[in-house]
Amino acid sequence: MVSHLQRKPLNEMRGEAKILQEVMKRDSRLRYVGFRLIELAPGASYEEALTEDECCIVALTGRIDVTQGEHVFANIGTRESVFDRKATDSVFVSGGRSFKVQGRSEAKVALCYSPSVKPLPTKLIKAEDVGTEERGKYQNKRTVHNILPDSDSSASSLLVVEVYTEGGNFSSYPPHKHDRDNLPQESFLEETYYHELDPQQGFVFQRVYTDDRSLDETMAVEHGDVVIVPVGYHPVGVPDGYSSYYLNVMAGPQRVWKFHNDPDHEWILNRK
Ligand SMILES: O=C(O)C[C@@H](O)[C@H](O)C(=O)CO
Repeated sequence: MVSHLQRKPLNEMRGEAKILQEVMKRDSRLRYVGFRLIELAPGASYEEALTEDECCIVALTGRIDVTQGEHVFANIGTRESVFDRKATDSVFVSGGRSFKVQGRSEAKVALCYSPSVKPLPTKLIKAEDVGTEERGKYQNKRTVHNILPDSDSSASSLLVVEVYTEGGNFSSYPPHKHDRDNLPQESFLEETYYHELDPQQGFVFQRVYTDDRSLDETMAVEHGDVVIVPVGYHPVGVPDGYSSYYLNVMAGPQRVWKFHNDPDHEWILNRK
């Protein structure tokens, strides 16, 4: 049985766009984060009028044109597959504005939403400006692309990162959480995980659990699934032979990523 925290691909046509995933606040227990994944054929378009949310449009694969008012970002996107392992282009749009995305090639586009706290300029986040970080050691190695980290004030509440984890490794590990609005110790941030696998028949394990185990779900997550992390620790384990990619969207009352490691497993970080 699929967990209430796990969403399988939808594959629903809406106008010219295929909706692959849709986790909106109205149909989940999330209050801050929304996520939609669309697929566009060459020439097909998707339009949206934002109201209360801001949006980061991530050209996950393929090439697209993004238009917002007088801004036209033509032919953006850098990769055929997320497993090209290079950073990609994105566009940030504040709440209250409308945008259009048009496929130049076949394209997969992630739309990452969170509350628009204040109006900010529409901005192209170029692939070359996306910081890449290598984290961890032993079987805890992963590569992170910081598309909208908290050090970048282009957004008012939205945080977006991509993470690559090779087979046999764990990421979002040692397990950490960010579910208490108690800065400077910890921030409250909801999170979604959009997962891809290479090769596609693979799977990863993701556990979402709280200290008191009132929430404790361990999921076998497949290519194209979304995992919702309303609260709790949320580690990911990748079986040997497969590579994992995920896109994280995070948001909460304050735009700060301050996590708290599970004290039982924090020793992992202190190995020589
Ligand atoms: O470092 C990692 O393994 C990635 C995680 O930090 C992931 O982005 C996350 O859990 C954010 O809270």
